[in-house]
Amino acid sequence: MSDCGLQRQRDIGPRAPAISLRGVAKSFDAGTAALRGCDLDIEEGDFVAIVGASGSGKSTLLNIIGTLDRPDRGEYRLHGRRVEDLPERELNRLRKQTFAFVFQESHVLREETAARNAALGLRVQGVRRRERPAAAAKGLARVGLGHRWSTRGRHLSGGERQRLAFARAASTGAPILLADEPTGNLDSRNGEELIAQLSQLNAEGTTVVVVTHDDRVAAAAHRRVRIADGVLIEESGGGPEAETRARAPRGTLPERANNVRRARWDPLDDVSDALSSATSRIGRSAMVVLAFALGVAGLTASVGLSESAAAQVSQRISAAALDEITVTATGDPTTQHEFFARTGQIREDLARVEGVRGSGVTATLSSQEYSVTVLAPHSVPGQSRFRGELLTADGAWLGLQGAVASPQGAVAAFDAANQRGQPAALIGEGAARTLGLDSVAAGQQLWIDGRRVDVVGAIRGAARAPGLGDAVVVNFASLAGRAGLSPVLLVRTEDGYPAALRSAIPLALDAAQPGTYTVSLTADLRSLRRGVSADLADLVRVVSWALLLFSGLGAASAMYLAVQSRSAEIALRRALGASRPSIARIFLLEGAVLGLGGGLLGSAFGVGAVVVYCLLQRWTAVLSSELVWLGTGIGAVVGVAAAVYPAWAAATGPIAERIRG
Ligand SMILES: Nc1ncnc2c1ncn2[C@@H]1O[C@H](COP(=O)(O)OP(=O)(O)OP(=O)(O)O)[C@@H](O)[C@H]1O
Repeated sequence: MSDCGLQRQRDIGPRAPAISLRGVAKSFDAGTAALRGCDLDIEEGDFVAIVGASGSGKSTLLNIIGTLDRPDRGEYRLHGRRVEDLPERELNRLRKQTFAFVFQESHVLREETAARNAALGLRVQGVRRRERPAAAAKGLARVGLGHRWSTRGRHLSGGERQRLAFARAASTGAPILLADEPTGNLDSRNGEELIAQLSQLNAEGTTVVVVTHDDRVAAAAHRRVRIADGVLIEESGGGPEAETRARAPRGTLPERANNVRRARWDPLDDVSDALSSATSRIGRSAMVVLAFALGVAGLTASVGLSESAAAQVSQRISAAALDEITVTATGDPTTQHEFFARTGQIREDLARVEGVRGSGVTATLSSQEYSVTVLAPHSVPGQSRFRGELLTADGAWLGLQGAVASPQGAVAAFDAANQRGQPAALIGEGAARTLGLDSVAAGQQLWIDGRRVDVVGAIRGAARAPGLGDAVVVNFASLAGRAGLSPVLLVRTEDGYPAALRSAIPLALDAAQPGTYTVSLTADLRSLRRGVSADLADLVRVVSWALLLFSGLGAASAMYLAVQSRSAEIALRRALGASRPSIARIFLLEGAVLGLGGGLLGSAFGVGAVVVYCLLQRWTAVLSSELVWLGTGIGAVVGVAAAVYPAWAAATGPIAERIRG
């Protein structure tokens, strides 16, 4: 295809054309040659209409002129400067100060007011905040929207939005206005108004280049160039008369670009953009905040709960360490059995040892091995079995644990039954509920491995063994003849005696063979507890961090989708001259705002969960104020981290393609 060219005679004056294209060609991925080597000169103050069939390359040409796209070949000079050589920063400056755009779609920000929409270009230009309202008001008044100052974009009609888009472009004072099908979506009245505005702006000195199918727009222009198959043909208005018209005294580029005082980057604008974006898409923002909140709540709650639990265990162990010793019989089942059989004697022996306040015996039974039912197993086959804690003990052991039983004297009855060789049980109130017994009445029975056991009372609580409320405790007689029990003797001492009694107790029990018994001090458990709770805390932390990571990933994908849906808005900001970092900043800040919100909410949820759980467990909640700050800070950091990829994607996407949508 031969080159096309609409080259003005260069001998008519010393000044370079405002826009000059030579051999500009552009193809797209699929091999579509949109432009095949175009030459075009446009003088300052010109009003040029580019017409042509659909798909002939008009928008591509306009995008190249406006630096929204780059040509593959050829040369583009703007006021004599080669655009191809300009760095990204200079291109941003051109879009900000030299060009103004009106697209077929208005790309009005739906949740922003007309005033903020009209001032968008001024914001990007860095015009001081206090100077913007007057300039935006002028722009709105010019298109007859002065009275819609505070109306949100989404409440304006299609025609009003396009007028607003025109006001946004006109407010910047850019010397070149590029319009792509500006009347494409308008009815004839609105279309005519817009054409009048274009003519007016041109009369004030703005160079206007408009791509159009609309004959009325083409007629209003001073020059009309046709593009067919990527080739330009001058149709009308390109003669000497147009030259004179174009050279009429008008505001020159440097004059107009400097007519507004410029300010540097205003961080408050970024914050207000981030806040406005977060609050205008309230549903999406709520989901993102919730995702962050769940992660942070999980983290805060698990740290708080593991610390509270550790403190609770520490308290118990410290109390026990002061006055508790446990003794077990080493060796074969016979020795164990004898130990059980001799408990009366053992307790008498121990009572004589100085510092011993009392002792009692217990053994934990596996509720897997023992069948505990409310009704006789043969009478109701298949009835559900008790799966909670089952243990055997004497009344002395229950007393040492501070067990409170009802009715009064229940523990004595429990022991007395044992003396008589009669099976008896005490049921914790929680266990009674599990067994389906509303209250433990006299004459109630349980069946343990087919043996009937009388229930003599209920355990309402035990200060030193809270688990007893959920356990079933049977006397030794209930297990007569059973082998394989491992009894544990609990010795309560005067405060501070356990260590001193460590070697005395085995001797007191069997002077000939003290090695038969193993003595453990609860203090020994401390180091064990530390190890266990450190392992547990590590595990809890790993799980919580994983939760936080997943919630961050969830939020990141929500933000990425938001970038996709805001593609046109981002392109519009870029077309107005916003730099890539400034676009990225909006998303990073939005991520920080949402993460901060999620962090605060999550910390509150987490702390609430710890408080409620500790109240239910009657623990002391351990909550450091750092936990709240940590949760909030982590929320903000994860918010920013989650926004990094969406921010990058927003900042680097192609402008022209995004404007097309
Ligand atoms: N990003 C792109 N990727 C692939 N092809 C593209 C792209 N942009 C434009 N084209 C193709 O380039 C050709 C010219 O497109 P362009 O939009 O410039 O035409 P147009 O004259 O403005 O059309 P219309 O009047 O319908 O808007 C078309 O065939 C179009 O499909």
